[in-house]
Formats: sequence, C-alpha cells, structure tokens
Amino acid sequence: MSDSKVVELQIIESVGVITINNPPVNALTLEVREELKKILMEIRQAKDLRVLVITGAGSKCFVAGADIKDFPKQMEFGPRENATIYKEMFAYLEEAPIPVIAALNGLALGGGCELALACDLRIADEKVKLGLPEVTLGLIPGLGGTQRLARLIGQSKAKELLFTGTVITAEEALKIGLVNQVVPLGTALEEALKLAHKLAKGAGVAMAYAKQLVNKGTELPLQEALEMEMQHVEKIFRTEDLQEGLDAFINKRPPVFKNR
Ligand SMILES: C/C=C/C(=O)SCCNC(=O)CCNC(=O)[C@H](O)C(C)(C)COP(=O)(O)OP(=O)(O)OC[C@H]1O[C@@H](n2cnc3c(N)ncnc32)[C@H](O)[C@@H]1OP(=O)(O)O
Repeated sequence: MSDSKVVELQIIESVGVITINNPPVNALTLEVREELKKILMEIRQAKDLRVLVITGAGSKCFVAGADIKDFPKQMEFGPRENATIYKEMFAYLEEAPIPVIAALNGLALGGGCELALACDLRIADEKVKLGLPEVTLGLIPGLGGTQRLARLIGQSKAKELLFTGTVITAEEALKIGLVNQVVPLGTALEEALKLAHKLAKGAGVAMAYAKQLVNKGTELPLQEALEMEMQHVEKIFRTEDLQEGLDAFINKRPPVFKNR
C-alpha cells in the first residue's frame, strides 16, 4: 500500500486496486495528479499484476472531475501540462495487457467520467450518475471524453450528452452501453473485485490479445483488422495456456492458466 493519502494502490493476489481518496468529491487536484504519476510508475513495475480496479473513496463520488478551482491557473499557463499525466495514465490503462475495471462507487463527472471511459469495463453502483457537464462551465472535456465517449456509445448520443452536459443515471448509462453492469447500492467495489479475481485466474494472454484487438482493430479497415486477428490466433496457438485449456476440457477439470 503506498503511503499517499489522496491516491492509494493495493495489490492483493495479482489484483491491483487504485483508490482516489481526495474528500469531499475526489476531484482531480494537483496533489492527485502528482500521486497518480507515482502510482503509474509503481504499477508499471508490478510483476504479476493480472487485473486493475480503479475506484473512489467514500460513497458520494467516484471522481467529480478536474479541479475547477485550479482552472484560473490553467487559464493562465494553459491546460496541456495538467492534462499530460492523465493522458499518460489513460494510455497506460488502455495499452496495459490486462483488464482494467472502473468500480463506480459514486458520481463520475467530467474528468471522472473520462477516467472511467479509459477503463475496459465499468461497474456502477445503482445510485451512480455519470456525465460530461463541461459545457455548463463553457468548457469541453479535455481528457479524451469527446473521443472515447463517441467511440463507445456512438456519435449522436455522445453529442447529445456533450451539448447538454446531461448527467445520466446508472440505468440510463447501462442502456446506452456506457456502463457494463449496474449493481446494488454500495456494492460496486465488491462486485468489481469479484469479477477481477475471476479474470485474474483466466487465460491472461487471450484476454490481453482480445483487448489489444478491440482497441486497435476497430480503428483499422475491416480486412486489415481481420488479418491482425488471425496473426494473434496464430500466436495464441503456440501458448501453453491453450494446451492447458484443451487438456482441462478433455479431462473435465478446471484449467490452471499460467499466462504464457
Ligand atoms: C478536462 C476535465 C474537465 C472537468 O472535469 S470540468 C469539471 C466537471 N465536474 C463538474 O462539473 C462537477 C462539479 N461539482 C458538482 O457538480 C457538485 O459539487 C457535486 C455534484 C460533485 C457535489 O455537489 P454537492 O453535494 O452539492 O456538494 P458541493 O457543495 O457542490 O461540493 C462540495 C465541495 O466540493 C467542491 N467541488 C465540487 N466539485 C469540484 C470540482 N470538480 N473541482 C473542485 N472542487 C469541487 C465544491 O466547490 C465544494 O467545496 P466547498 O465545500 O469548499 O464549497
């Protein structure tokens, strides 16, 4: 467990949990940004990290967005420097060869929603609300929200949420594909950890390839993407995990995957 108070990292049985702990709303302040930089270095060194979960402390907010009180400074010096570490963090979440799950324990607004969008899966507590309300401040999302939201839920719905700044319920988010699951009050982290520990025992190479193929393939022309998929199928046919999976099936026993 890192000794920071605004961002904590715990790794238990190859499942990492990053908790944004910056009361009262887990805003992405300068202190959070600096701590995230350290945490990013730590997780990059982590040996057998198989799944990562990101959540907020408390029950009010996952993350209520960028630090609005810091904006006057950003207006003076420009927003790029503040965005850089988040872009690096979000790129890590998207490129890491492991499933990344956002456990939405509370409001996910602005930069908080953008952090959730950079994860592979989103599990939302039933009371959670999500949105990109930047337009109500005369702003636009600056941590990838305009791009990831449109790719995830389609351009027209994304424009509707961006134009209006509407904050939607977890159920509405489920309907449009913005979250994967809605879970009972107060159980987002518990459910995310259940899924994380299940995935951590799964075929890690297969999940890494599936993540990479979806993330990279959907930006390519179909035939190129299909070729990339076939190249990965050829690679996976040479893994021990496939041998183990087939042998376990034939011998009617649970597989023990070694992630190689
Ligand atoms: C590139 C990225 C851009 C962005 O992310 S832009 C920001 C997008 N986020 C938002 O627009 C959310 C703004 N916040 C709110 O809408 C509300 O707040 C909440 C719904 C999160 C909570 O509302 P309630 O329960 O009524 O509490 P409260 O009095 O509004 O807030 C408690 C304290 O938290 C501060 N705070 C809230 N959100 C932020 C924020 N995003 N950045 C900095 N501070 C924030 C407030 O000012 C206040 O502080 P004090 O107690 O000193 O008055």
